[in-house]
Amino acid sequence: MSTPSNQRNADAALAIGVDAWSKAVGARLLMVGAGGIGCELLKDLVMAGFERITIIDLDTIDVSNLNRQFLFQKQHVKKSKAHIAKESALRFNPNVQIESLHNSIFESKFNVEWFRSFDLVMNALDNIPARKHVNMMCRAASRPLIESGTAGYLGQVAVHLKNTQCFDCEPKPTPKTFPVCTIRSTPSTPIHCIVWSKSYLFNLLFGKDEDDNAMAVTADENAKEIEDLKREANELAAIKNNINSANFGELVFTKIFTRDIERLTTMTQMWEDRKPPVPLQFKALTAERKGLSKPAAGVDRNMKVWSLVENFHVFSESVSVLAKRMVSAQQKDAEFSMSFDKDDEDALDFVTAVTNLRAHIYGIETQSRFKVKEMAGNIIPAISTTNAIIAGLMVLQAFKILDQKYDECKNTYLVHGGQRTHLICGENPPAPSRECGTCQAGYFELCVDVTTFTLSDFVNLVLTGRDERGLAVEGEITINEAGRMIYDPDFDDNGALTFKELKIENGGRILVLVDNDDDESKSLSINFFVVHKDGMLSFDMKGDRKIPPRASVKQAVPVEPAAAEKRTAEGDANDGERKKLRVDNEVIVADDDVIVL
Ligand SMILES: Nc1ncnc2c1ncn2[C@@H]1O[C@H](COP(=O)(O)OP(=O)(O)OP(=O)(O)O)[C@@H](O)[C@H]1O
Ligand SMILES: [Zn+2]
Repeated sequence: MSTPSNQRNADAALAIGVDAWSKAVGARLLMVGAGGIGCELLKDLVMAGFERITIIDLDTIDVSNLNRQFLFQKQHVKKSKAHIAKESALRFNPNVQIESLHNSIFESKFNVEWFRSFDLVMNALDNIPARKHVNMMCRAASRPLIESGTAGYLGQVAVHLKNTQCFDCEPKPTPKTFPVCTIRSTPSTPIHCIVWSKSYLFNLLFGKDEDDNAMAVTADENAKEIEDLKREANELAAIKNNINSANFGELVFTKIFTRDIERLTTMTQMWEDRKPPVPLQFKALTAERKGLSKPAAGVDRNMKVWSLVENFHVFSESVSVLAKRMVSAQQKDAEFSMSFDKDDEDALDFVTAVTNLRAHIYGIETQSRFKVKEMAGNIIPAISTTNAIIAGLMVLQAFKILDQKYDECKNTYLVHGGQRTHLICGENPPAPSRECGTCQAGYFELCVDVTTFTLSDFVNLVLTGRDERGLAVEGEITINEAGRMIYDPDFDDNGALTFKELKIENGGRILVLVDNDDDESKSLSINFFVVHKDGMLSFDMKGDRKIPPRASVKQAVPVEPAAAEKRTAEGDANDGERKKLRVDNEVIVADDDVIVL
């Protein structure tokens, strides 16, 4: 039994209830991400008296983090977030054992066994792939997860328990895309010009060759438009061959801002109801540019909306800097390519200038570099108060989970705006989706000697259940590992290869999809986490997520109806609001244009 070590812990114990508090604080916690929410969360955890915390973050501190990540200060810039967060949090409460890991949570050493060494996992992440990964590992290790996200004034905390929805149960909003013809020929808002410069032009000039069309093509797109787009892309690819030459910028400019626009204006029917674009002239702008210096660095350079000639100037400079960077990097690595990064100053200069030159051509309002960064980076201003509230709500849920008061756990939403009935509303976590490929799947550990165990051995194990507990699935199986398909009924070329030869190592995850046309209930997905045990060939089922022989996973993971059906009056009342509010912390809002790229 823990006892409060200082007044703050004692206050927390009183607020939570001394019994519940002392049961919870000795638990081993894993906190993933030490950014905006993570810093608040760690501070709250140590102040509440939690004694054993592991934090992991792959990043270093950036000056832009300092306005809201209060565990970090100026002197910490460029240092590890995880290590500094630990150092700062220990000053609040030196009695806590904090382990800090400067790593990505994707690393294979953070395997199922490692996840299982924690009692509770708390996500404070900013991207969906990492959230999905932690969710899956928590399912495999049978550990509860508290998920969080904020976007401006909105925020949410979700509790993912054994019998409640997991992160993957609810489909995520699909990114909004724009029709190709709007982006390519008839932009009408600044965001159309930004998408064109960052997702199309930047990729074509500096990205990977196969990335040449990052814009989604919708089914109703006119085939001729697509043909034209391809032709124009090929012409740009040819210009790219001149990346080494002094007039590279001029070649690009003349093609995209003069010739292509001139060609477009000849399509008269396109401009019957719209103002036609007006091409720009390289020579005229070059003459005007003489004697002009680059817009001064600092706030003004970011906030000021540049004139046409200033945009031309920044375009010319940034295109030549990016071209030089490409050429020198490709001398070392022929495959080198860039992708747009809002924090790359040259890339942002380029995208701002191209956006504005294009906007000018189409009579669209031009934007400051700051605004372009916000829109191109899908940035929603982060609000420290929102992060603080969400972190606090996470800690309250942590106490309930660790006190095993599962029925009292709530998914909580921070609501904003005039129509809200409450600032915070909660609901019981919904039941899992029966269709979910993550929580409805089976999870096994496969202890093998990867140097001798072959893919055929594995197929036999899955199909015939060599172990007495037997797996013996019925149906056709497809085997995937790390995004590649390594076996299906028509492809067994890898059969004789050992796991090592297939580069499947300790911590690797193999996904087996069983397809049974005759009996849908026998179609299932099973995850195998490889645990290398020298000289050992055994098949080990761990955790409580077992698939009984010849049964489907759905039967094996019964859902407690109580969790699904119970709703508080408050939860019901706010259900509509909840759906609108689901945020994933990497989506965006920019004026009227809601964009997710
Ligand atoms: N795979 C991962 N493994 C470990 N930490 C991760 C991983 N992916 C993201 N993170 C961390 O999650 C944290 C999320 O914090 P936050 O949303 O405040 O983002 P940020 O990068 O600090 O700020 P911003 O994106 O606004 O500049 C970041 O510190 C980030 O490094
Ligand atoms: Zn699920």
